[in-house]
Amino acid sequence: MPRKPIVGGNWKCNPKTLEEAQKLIGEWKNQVPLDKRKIDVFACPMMPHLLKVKLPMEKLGISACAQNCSKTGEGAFTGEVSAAQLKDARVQWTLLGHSERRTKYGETDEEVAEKVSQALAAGLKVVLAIGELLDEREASKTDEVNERMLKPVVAKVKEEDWSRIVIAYEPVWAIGTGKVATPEQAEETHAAIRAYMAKAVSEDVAEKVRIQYGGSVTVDNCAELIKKPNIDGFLVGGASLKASFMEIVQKSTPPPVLKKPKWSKITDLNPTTKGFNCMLKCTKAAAQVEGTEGVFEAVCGDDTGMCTVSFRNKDLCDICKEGASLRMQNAAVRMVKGGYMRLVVDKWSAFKPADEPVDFEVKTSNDVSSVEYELVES
Ligand SMILES: O=C(CO)COP(=O)(O)O
Repeated sequence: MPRKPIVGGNWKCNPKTLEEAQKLIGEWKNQVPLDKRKIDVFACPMMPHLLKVKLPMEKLGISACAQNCSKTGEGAFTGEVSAAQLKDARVQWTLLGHSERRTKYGETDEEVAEKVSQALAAGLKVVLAIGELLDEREASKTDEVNERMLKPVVAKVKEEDWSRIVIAYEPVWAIGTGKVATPEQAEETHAAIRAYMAKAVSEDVAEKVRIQYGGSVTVDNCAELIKKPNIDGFLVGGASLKASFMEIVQKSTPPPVLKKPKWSKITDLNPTTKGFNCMLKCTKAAAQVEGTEGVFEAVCGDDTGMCTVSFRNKDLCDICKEGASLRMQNAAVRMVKGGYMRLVVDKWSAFKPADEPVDFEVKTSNDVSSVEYELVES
């Protein structure tokens, strides 16, 4: 099973006003809607904004994510927000272990692991950020640092709870610097993280855990990065404060899988046929049905039989001329008065000239539209 991509926007301590935060969500709303079946998206506004923009964000299919939570529960802990309080505020996700928390506020690997444990116990989902400093990369210690950060988390988390954790690999030298890791550098490190997870937890968790890349991700570099097999999405900082964040989401969404149409024959038609695809030749040109306001009918067939085709789109009369080769997709049978079949072309169907003339003679002796169907109680 391929992993579902996940893209998050970490707004950090931005923007300055609630109005700006709301405006940004409004700008996202004007972009192409995201397809929740194919991609998970979250955003992390700072706490007072989070609770205000949560609902408008959720309406767009974007989950609310906190930027941090406490390693302790409720009580005399001034300045802290507990995991259970986040959950109670209907926040589903929290980011933990961001490098700015580790380097600027002195969070240790063990404290981050304790926070992960608290968050999971409260029923939250976690984005766990890890990543090396520039001098650690230069000393070839990238994998060692990532393992060091993961180890205390692995020790605290039950195997089944890894389904609620996303790992965000964010090399510190790439954060806010405009110096993005190359797709090869990121892929190599993601693969190493996965290999460590296989060894330290299980093959199954390693295969399923999603690993985001973060650090100077933009609209321009995300498409190349997402092509790599071990990169499952992004944690975006600066570029998530722009309307174009939604373009990053779009570019990270898997393209639609185009199914080959199944081609059928006129003899396959029955009163319940839907999604009918067929190559046809027109034997009687389209004309308006007398007594109707804009219903047109033509007769078309193949080498197995013919059927009356019905549509409301007048433009189709131009292609539906006697002898024309036609390609019909996603048509459906509708029964008309008296129990006769019509092949209906509507807004969900395609009815176009065939790329090449069809090479059959229409079997005019089998007019399936002249067969009377009776409603039989079963
Ligand atoms: O820290 C980051 C996301 O958590 C990355 O920030 P930038 O995308 O601004 O480099």
